[in-house]
Amino acid sequence: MERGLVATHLNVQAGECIKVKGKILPEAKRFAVNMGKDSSNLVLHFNPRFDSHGDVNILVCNSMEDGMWGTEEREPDIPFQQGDKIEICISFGTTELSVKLPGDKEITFPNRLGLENIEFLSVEGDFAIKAIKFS
Ligand SMILES: C=CCO[C@@H]1O[C@H](CO)[C@@H](O[C@@H]2O[C@H](CO)[C@H](O)[C@H](OCc3cn(-c4n[nH]c(N)n4)nn3)[C@H]2O)[C@H](O)[C@H]1NC(C)=O
Repeated sequence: MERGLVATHLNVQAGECIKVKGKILPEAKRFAVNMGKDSSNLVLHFNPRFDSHGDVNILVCNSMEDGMWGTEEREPDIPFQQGDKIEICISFGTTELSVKLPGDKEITFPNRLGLENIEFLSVEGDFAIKAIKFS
């Protein structure tokens, strides 16, 4: 069963955060948190892969502009695993986004689209959402 959430008409401004809390399914292959202007213009595609697209335990981040993927940034050390309950906190900025991960790990990703705010959020794949908080 496809799981997920889509939120539109948001207005997340620079300096504000999006917290995503939930459980990674025990047999998870992948999940993704996407945010941006709409589903074709993503300032961040945050995509942990446990066994997907030939990747094992790799975090893939990317952007999408007018439906075209950008250049992936890959992080080998995912600080969580299948079956974990996690919370990630994405801080939005006009030049970059920072993602606080479990274990005090943090990654950053450039705001390649130059967006001034976030209107769109989606969470999809092998992840059971518990809560979404905007602060
Ligand atoms: C080596 C030559 C080809 O490169 C590969 O090209 C693939 C296609 O673009 C890359 O996979 C895409 O990577 C994107 C980020 O750069 C996205 O993760 C894209 O998946 C989008 C997606 C998947 N799903 C989804 N799958 N399953 C479910 N439930 N939902 N929903 N949206 C993936 O299909 C894949 O990451 C990329 N691999 C490398 C090593 O670069």
